[in-house]
Amino acid sequence: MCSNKRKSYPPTKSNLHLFFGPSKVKKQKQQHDQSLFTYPFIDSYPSAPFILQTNIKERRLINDKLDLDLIYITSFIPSPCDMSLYTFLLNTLPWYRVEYSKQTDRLVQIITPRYTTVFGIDDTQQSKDKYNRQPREIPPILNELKERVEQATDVKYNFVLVNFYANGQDSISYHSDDEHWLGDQPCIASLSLGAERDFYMKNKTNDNLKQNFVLSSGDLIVMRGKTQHAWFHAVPKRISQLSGRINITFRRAYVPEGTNNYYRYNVGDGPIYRYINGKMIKYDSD
Ligand SMILES: O=C(O)CCC(=O)C(=O)O
Ligand SMILES: [Fe+2]
Repeated sequence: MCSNKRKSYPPTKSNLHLFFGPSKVKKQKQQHDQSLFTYPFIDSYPSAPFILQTNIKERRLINDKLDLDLIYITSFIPSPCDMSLYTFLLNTLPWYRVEYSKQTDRLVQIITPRYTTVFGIDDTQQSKDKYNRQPREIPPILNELKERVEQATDVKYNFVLVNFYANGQDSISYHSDDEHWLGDQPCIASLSLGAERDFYMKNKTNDNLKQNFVLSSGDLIVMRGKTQHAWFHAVPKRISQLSGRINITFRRAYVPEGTNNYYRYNVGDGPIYRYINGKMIKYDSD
């Protein structure tokens, strides 16, 4: 069971100092230095007001299609712990809505259709000034979760990438996570919390080869082996879905380029958002 331990939760604008430390919040406001403001170094995360529960009773291997290699663990985070974790992460993490331009046959402006945030550092552990953007330590609850996922999957991770789909309008289009900094056969463990969403997979060379899931809160899906090289995955828009969903992927990056890329596309250089009193607000907007 998840037991409540703290009273000062969730954070409101007036109690944010309890979560991020008085000096940090004040410093950001006083300095108004844009780079610090949009990219705060939060070094005091609150402790979670519940005990993290995990279970691997329902573990299914899915490897009956060409180059597909999945582990599907339903209710890895059992109820009601799944929703305690969802609420805690939503209320305490810094979020971003990253914009960037992409050169195809013309320059296209992309607004990422979901909120994102990322923690972790590649194996090379360079000094922080060697990175384009300084990597951030994994918050304690995500670190605890990472350790549980490592035990369940027998793989070590060093990045925790978090997506927040505010409702069914938010999405991620077909892609594969097969960048070279993830190694030859990346193992990516992906945890769902909150609203149910479709998770579509299709083979890269044969569009008719598909594997679709409806991911529920607490489910863990692990993509490994040749999956990233041979398959795309997506969470399509579902306009009828009005509630939010958090997805957490655990990955291992081997070179600094991974760190730079993750921070560029999941933190970016726009404003920070925080979820306060049930609303996502631009934290610099007052
Ligand atoms: O939200 C999900 O289930 C998938 C997220 C994903 O594919 C990614 O972040 O690369
Ligand atoms: Fe992905």
